[in-house]
Formats: sequence, C-alpha cells, structure tokens
Amino acid sequence: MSVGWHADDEQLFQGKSRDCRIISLSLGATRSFELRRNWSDASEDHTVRLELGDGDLCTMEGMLQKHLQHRVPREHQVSGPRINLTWRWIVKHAPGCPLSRRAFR
Ligand SMILES: O=C(O)CCC(=O)C(=O)O
Ligand SMILES: [Fe+2]
Repeated sequence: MSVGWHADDEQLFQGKSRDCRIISLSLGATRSFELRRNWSDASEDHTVRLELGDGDLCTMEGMLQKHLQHRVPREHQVSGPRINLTWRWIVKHAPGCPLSRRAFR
C-alpha cells in the first residue's frame, strides 16, 4: 500500500486558502510519511521524512496544504497491516446547511 504525492485540498476543508488542521492516528505497521514543497525544484531535494508508528498522532496545520505535499511511499521491506484515521473540520457547507452560517465566522 502506498499513497502518492498530494495535498488534502478538498473544497470541504478549504486547506489551500485558510488555516486547516488535520489530525491523524496511525495504527499497525510503522510507515514513512514524507513532505515536500508544492512546487518543483529539481536542483535540491527538500523532502522531509517522518516515521509514523503504532499509536502515533500526526498533525498538519496552518497553510501546510497550500505549500506542501505529502505521501506514504511504497516500502517493500514493510509488512503487516496499517490503518490511518483522520479528523478534519468541514468549513465549506452546502447552502441551506444549518452550519453554513457559522462556517466563516
Ligand atoms: O496514511 C497516512 O498517514 C496519510 C494518509 C493521507 O495522506 C490522507 O488520508 O490524505
Ligand atoms: Fe493526505
């Protein structure tokens, strides 16, 4: 299992235009989690690598989704199952949703 380079830029969370907090809990096998800048720079590799183990919490906050991408790279030496639970805050509600009036206060 792997997750390719991406930003969590879904409209629901508005992570490219305002502060956005995403909290994740990893359970199971330890996996690498990498971050890189959101624009190409072939001359230098600024990739940052973390290890997310069983029970680890990871947060991505502020404007991280605008400026950085993240991924969980393929690692052939890793075996065993892993799940990652995430908590995200919906800030863009459908028109007519009772929460939409509060969303941008
Ligand atoms: O599995 C992870 O640690 C990250 C998953 C992820 O990037 C996502 O759900 O958007
Ligand atoms: Fe993600």
